[in-house]
Amino acid sequence: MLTSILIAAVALLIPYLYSKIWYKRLRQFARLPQLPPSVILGHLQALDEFMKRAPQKAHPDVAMAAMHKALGSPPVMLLDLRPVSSPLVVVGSYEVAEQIVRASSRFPYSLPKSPEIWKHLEHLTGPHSIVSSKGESWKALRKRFNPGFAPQHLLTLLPPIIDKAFLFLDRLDSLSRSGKEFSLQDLATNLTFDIIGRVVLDIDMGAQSDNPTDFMRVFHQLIQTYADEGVTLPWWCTPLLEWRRSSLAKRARNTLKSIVRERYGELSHAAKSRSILSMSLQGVEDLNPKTVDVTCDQLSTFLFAGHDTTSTTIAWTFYELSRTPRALRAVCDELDELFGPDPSPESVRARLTGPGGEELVHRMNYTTAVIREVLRLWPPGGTARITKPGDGVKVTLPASSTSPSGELDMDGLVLYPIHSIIQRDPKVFGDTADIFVPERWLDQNAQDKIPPGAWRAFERGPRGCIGQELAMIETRVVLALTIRKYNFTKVGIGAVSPSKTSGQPETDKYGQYKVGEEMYMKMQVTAKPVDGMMMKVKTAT
Ligand code: HEM
Repeated sequence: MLTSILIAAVALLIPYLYSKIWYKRLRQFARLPQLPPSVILGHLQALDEFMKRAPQKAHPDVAMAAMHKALGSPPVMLLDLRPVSSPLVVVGSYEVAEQIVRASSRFPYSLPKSPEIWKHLEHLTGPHSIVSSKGESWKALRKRFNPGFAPQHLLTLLPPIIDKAFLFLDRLDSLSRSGKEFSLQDLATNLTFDIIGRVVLDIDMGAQSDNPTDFMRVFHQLIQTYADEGVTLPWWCTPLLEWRRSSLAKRARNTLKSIVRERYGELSHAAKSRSILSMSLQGVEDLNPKTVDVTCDQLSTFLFAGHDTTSTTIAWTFYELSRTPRALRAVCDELDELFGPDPSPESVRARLTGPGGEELVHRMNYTTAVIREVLRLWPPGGTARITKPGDGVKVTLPASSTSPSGELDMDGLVLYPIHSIIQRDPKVFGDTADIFVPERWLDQNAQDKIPPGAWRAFERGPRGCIGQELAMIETRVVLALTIRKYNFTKVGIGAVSPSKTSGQPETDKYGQYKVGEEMYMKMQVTAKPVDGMMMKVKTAT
């Protein structure tokens, strides 16, 4: 009897479940452009196939960009990756991205961030971090930290930035003497870590020395646990990794807590300091465990966000300049004009820290165009926003060849603008959308044709990057001190491939050296050069 009931129940349950899954896969978001989904796997299998076709270890954005292209590059594309992650909308149009991140009456600080990404990074940033917080708590944090990023204050950071860059130069000198191959990404990471340690905690991290601080060592190990992740999997798929992360995070947190407690007394007297630590503790009467925790969340967030993407930008900038002789010459000419013909770092330091030095940082127009172009082609970060069923969020689609214009309901979805699609859109950037052309940011006519929202490396709207100007200053200063003194040569992937007849590098029609295999990005928390940007360096003669 019981067996018959069970059989009947299963017989009823199977079609019921199938009809549920069928609805979710094929009907629920049928309004959104998408590749044909499978009833059982949604787009998981298709994503897997595109990832297999992408170069080894490529960032998932590379596969998603290929899927988006295969669908005819619509403004939005659904990826149903349930149960691995929430249904995701890839946003490939700057017009739609702008609607997602702007303030509205319903969402005065723009749509909330998707918790999936930040939950995954919670060991690094903590649960109350400025990057993941919402509403009024976010507003209060942003207001607290804004003064630390005011343009005048940032310029007072020039001397410590230069000091740390000199340690970077020491490393380059020794690598130039040895002729060894090295990871420029690693070198730049240590440099930007040293700088951010000064900005956040007002301490020397020793990241570029042979004897880094304990905190630096542990935090570095923690970041490394995200190193070769490829795709973001839920914690229950990788329990051992999760355990290692949580024990490293605890160790890093304990060191940070003791720094906070140690410095609390001193900082209450040093009211003028604008380090992130000092600003976090301003007005704090009672340093209770909750305040310490929230403070540590901000410190680790700034330590992470403040070094990671800037180091990537520095690495790609040296790479693009090493293969674009025209742009390298133009940067050097600009530096000669602004800093004088003596390319030695000591001379550049004297100019930067002398009268009018701060102003020079803002006159590096070509160099700034180079960095903007690097961030266009190789955006290291992005955003993902979430909507709940019933939020009533709609976006207006621009007309496109593959989908009609008009309003689309976006409720119950994660919205993910992919910068490497938007910023390489041929409709905006023309035939050279995939090519490094810094001049596009200098020619007023060309610039007038680029809508502001089509370049969004720091994201836009109220939740745009608080550290963008600091990142630009750091990269400009590092370039001013180094680029005339050294010649960088890429090795391995992305290396210049010399002509078979002359043995010399050959330039293509865009003035770039031809390379054997094009570089690409991998995922290592953010998007990084796939091979750590392996280089050789020689002191320029
Ligand atoms: C080239 C370097 C950088 C790039 C490309 C970059 C990019 C971004 C992007 C795309 C966001 C939005 C993230 C999201 O919506 O989830 C963001 C937010 C943020 N960035 Fe940056 N960033 C850079 C450098 C920095 C630096 C130097 C700092 C700190 C010193 C910093 C601190 C932050 C913080 C705290 C947020 C969260 C802002 C908020 O939600 O109010 N970033 N960044």
